[in-house]
Amino acid sequence: MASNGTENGEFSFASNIRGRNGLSKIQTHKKNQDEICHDDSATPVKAKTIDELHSLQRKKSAPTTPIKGTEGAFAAISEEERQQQQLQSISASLASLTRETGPKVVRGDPARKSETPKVSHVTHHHYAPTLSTSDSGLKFTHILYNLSPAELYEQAIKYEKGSFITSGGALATLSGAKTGRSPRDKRVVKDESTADELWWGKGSPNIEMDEHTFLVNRERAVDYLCSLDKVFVNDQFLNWDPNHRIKVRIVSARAYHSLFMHNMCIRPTPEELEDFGTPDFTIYNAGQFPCNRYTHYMTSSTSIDLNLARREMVILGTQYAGEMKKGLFSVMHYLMPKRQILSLHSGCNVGKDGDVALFFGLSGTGKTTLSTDHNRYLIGDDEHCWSENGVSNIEGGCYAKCIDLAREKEPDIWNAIKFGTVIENVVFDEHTREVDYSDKSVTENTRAAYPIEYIPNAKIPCVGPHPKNVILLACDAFGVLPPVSKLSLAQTMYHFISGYTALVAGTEDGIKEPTATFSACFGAAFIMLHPTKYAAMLAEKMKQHGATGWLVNTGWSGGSYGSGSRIKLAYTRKIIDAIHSGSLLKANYVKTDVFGLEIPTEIDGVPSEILDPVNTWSDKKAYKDTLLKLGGLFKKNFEVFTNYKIGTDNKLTEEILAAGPIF
Ligand SMILES: Nc1ncnc2c1ncn2[C@@H]1O[C@H](COP(=O)(O)OP(=O)(O)OP(=O)(O)O)[C@@H](O)[C@H]1O
Ligand SMILES: O=C([O-])CC(=O)C(=O)O
Ligand SMILES: [Ca+2]
Ligand SMILES: [Mn+2]
Repeated sequence: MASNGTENGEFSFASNIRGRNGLSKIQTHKKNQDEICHDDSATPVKAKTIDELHSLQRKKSAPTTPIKGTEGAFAAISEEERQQQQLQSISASLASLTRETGPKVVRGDPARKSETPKVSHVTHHHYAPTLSTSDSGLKFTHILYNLSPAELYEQAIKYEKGSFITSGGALATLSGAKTGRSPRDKRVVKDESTADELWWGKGSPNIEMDEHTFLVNRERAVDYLCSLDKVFVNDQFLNWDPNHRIKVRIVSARAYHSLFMHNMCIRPTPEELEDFGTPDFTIYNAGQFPCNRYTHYMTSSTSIDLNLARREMVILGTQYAGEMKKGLFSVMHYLMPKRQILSLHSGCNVGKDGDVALFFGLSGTGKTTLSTDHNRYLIGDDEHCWSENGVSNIEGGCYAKCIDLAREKEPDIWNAIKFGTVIENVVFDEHTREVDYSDKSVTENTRAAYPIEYIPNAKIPCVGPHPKNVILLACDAFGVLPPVSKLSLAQTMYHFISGYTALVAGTEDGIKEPTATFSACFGAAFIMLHPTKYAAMLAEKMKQHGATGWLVNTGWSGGSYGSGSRIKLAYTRKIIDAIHSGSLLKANYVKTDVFGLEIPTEIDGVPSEILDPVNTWSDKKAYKDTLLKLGGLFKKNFEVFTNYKIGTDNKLTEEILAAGPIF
């Protein structure tokens, strides 16, 4: 049966039989170029072993600054020296304050043994008295430094349960037991200077802790992180205004946290990273590890601790990534006003003619949805600064709510959910990995974090001129606020200080039903100074630059939550369009009862009958009762502010007090 080979001579059994079992030798060399099948065994592979082959696959990243010789006084340091300096800086960050030396850190993934270890640790002399050590002091902690999204994907998928690639290429992950922030577990160190500077007491988000307790928690976090085989370190920036940029370092245990911050903070260029040096602020995220409940000031196993003097934040007992984002935002709310810069919980975009709009609002009111506008350039969706030069985004990414996300309604956000994007707590099909955005099984607060350049019309660098319109968003679950009203400056201040919304379930832990909420400056959870400080700055800036204030209800119409329905996003977009274009400023207005709001009688593309909410309620008495009820809630909330002066102008204070509901 032995063949004599194929017709075209592809291979043939040679006549001289070799080998004891008598098998014919297969001839493998090519005879001529016209053969149909090509034998590839002769193609040279530049590797002698599988390991070598695999090592060929990965090309070493080229150093950004070419390593020059040693000529001249300013000769560049070698790549090796630079990496050594980075490691020393990281070891210093991770040093316990009670031990003599910082942890031994080494660059790279412990799973890749072949990498040459560059070891580093720091020695402390100032904290010398107690010489204690632990086993973690004897081992190496591997540092995964500013990994790329692709590398972080691999880390997440290999080592973090609940991490998956979705059909669109995003990294789906779980934030664990906490799927929203825990504002009641936030602590701020009260020392001599912060005691006077910060807002403390009723209504304030700043719950005090002392320096010692902070150090106990810091030690706990650092010990936890150093006990691990590896930690992630992100060195990044905040604030696109180059004069007020802050360097931040985030040390975390999860690839999820590292990728989240990679997306949310400003990503340094390789050159900027080379000169990074010492960070201005450091986060120790030991979120998988609880705080010690026997520690003073701890009321749960979660603690998010801010120490402004040490420029450090410690996270214990929550893996919700938003804590890092918003923790840093709090820091900016402290640092920026010190420099006469107003920090804002707002979205921001700019039109083709350079007209900037700010979108204030509490969580879920539409900052991200409405600032992401296909007809305008996105400056940012959540955190901004307003300085004498104009506006700048604090962040390098966006954090969109994904519940019920629909491609038709929010195409830019939909398309931004792709490779590199982190999506938290969503549910997807086990096989197709198709995400079901309507599924609330894990939480209502499902989220997507993506770099801002994933939005096609992002304005990079994320800065713009002074705002022309200041839009206050309220998601009114009572359904009595008009879809839009034009505000006087005093009214803008009144509503800014009130910070009303019906908090939509989810973002803050424990809130399941919409409830009327007042949160000063539309972000009381993040402000550090008294609200009147920010309000005075906003009034001053709006006056100086002639900005118009607007109140937009993105919530209910035709009845309260339960009987009415949420105002269609398409209508809200038309309203916002009319504000941007300037046409709404020229409309005819009528004044409402109780709140004294100016409402337009007509807007292009919006049914006129919805503009005055009374028209949408079938039960007029219920409408009036609800309106008065909400008015009462506003009045009651504002009582605490009646004793405060806003700015240097007493006249403004009086005007603001008079700008609330009257009945
Ligand atoms: N009329 C409307 N206007 C704006 N948003 C609406 C409207 N109707 C429904 N929505 C939905 O409300 C949500 C608004 O959430 P968005 O992400 O914009 O909140 P946010 O203000 O950015 O909050 P956070 O500060 O928590 O990020 C989106 O899910 C959006 O689809
Ligand atoms: O912090 C979060 O989880 C989301 C957010 O932007 C907010 O609540 O304002
Ligand atoms: Ca948002
Ligand atoms: Mn926000």
